[in-house]
Amino acid sequence: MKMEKVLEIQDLTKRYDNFTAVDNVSLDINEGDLIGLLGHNGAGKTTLFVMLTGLTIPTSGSIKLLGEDIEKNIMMLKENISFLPDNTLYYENLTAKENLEYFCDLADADRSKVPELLELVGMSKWADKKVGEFSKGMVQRIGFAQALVKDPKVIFLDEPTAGLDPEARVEMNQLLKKLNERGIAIVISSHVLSEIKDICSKIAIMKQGKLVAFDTLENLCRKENSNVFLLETKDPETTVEVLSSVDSIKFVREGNIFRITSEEDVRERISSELNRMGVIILNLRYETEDLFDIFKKYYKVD
Ligand SMILES: Nc1ncnc2c1ncn2[C@@H]1O[C@H](COP(=O)(O)OP(=O)(O)OP(=O)(O)O)[C@@H](O)[C@H]1O
Repeated sequence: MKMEKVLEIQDLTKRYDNFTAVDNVSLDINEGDLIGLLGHNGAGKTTLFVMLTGLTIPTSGSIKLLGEDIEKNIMMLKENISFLPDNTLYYENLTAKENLEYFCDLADADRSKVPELLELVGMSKWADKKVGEFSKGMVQRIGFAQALVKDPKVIFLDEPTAGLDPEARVEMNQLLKKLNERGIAIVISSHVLSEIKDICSKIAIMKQGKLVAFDTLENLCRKENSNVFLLETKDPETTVEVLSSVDSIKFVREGNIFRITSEEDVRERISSELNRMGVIILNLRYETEDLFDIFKKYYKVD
């Protein structure tokens, strides 16, 4: 399925006096993307988010939303993109429902969508409870509902799981996936690499304002110059037969895992051969390195 480009960001720069917080960043965000944005403190992640949500004007560069240059129409960003900062405050004396109704009014959205939003984030039961009584995880769910008030095309989330207990983190990540499955592009900044690895399909790394890496998790973590594929199937015996019949590959069996070496990407060929023989594939991917090691590579002392 072809994914539509939602945001096209070209050479985006933000300077504060002589300091460059975001330095010539270019990237595309497509419908359905779930992107993890990594970078040390001060790398420029939040500054990038606030530019892309129309909260601050870039010093230079361009942003296109759904193919349209937003330079003369910053409102278009505000209407279509949501930003959930890491410290959103709500009216503690108002209920969950009342807070969301207030945000609907601010966004000029219909209040009648509030019950559906509360349902979506699993907060219907607490609709009439005051936000001041909520745990951090519950407040974060309200944050999600708030981000959805205006039917956004993209949601930027600044460290959405910071300060949450492990259970609330898991729930939050499930919620992120659920929203993403509806086609909403999501970009999350986080310092928790294991979480990013579990939920994101693309990874962006920022360092000193620059975007130093942006790729799919698989490509980014693919071992440099590696042409090794790892295959696991439900029927290793038939797999040996199938692999022996495919030319231009070498393989070794290590228990139930096959390490296949080939000059080309042979995944499609191998999977169609295995399918033909009725062998169920459990996993077939490039041999990869850990995201933590990749991150360390970009952040090595220069
Ligand atoms: N309004 C501002 N005026 C001056 N400098 C700023 C301003 N906003 C951000 N900066 C600087 O820009 C740099 C990038 O900040 P930013 O908040 O974007 O980083 P970050 O990657 O989000 O960091 P963190 O992970 O700590 O949230 C920092 O050095 C920060 O001090």
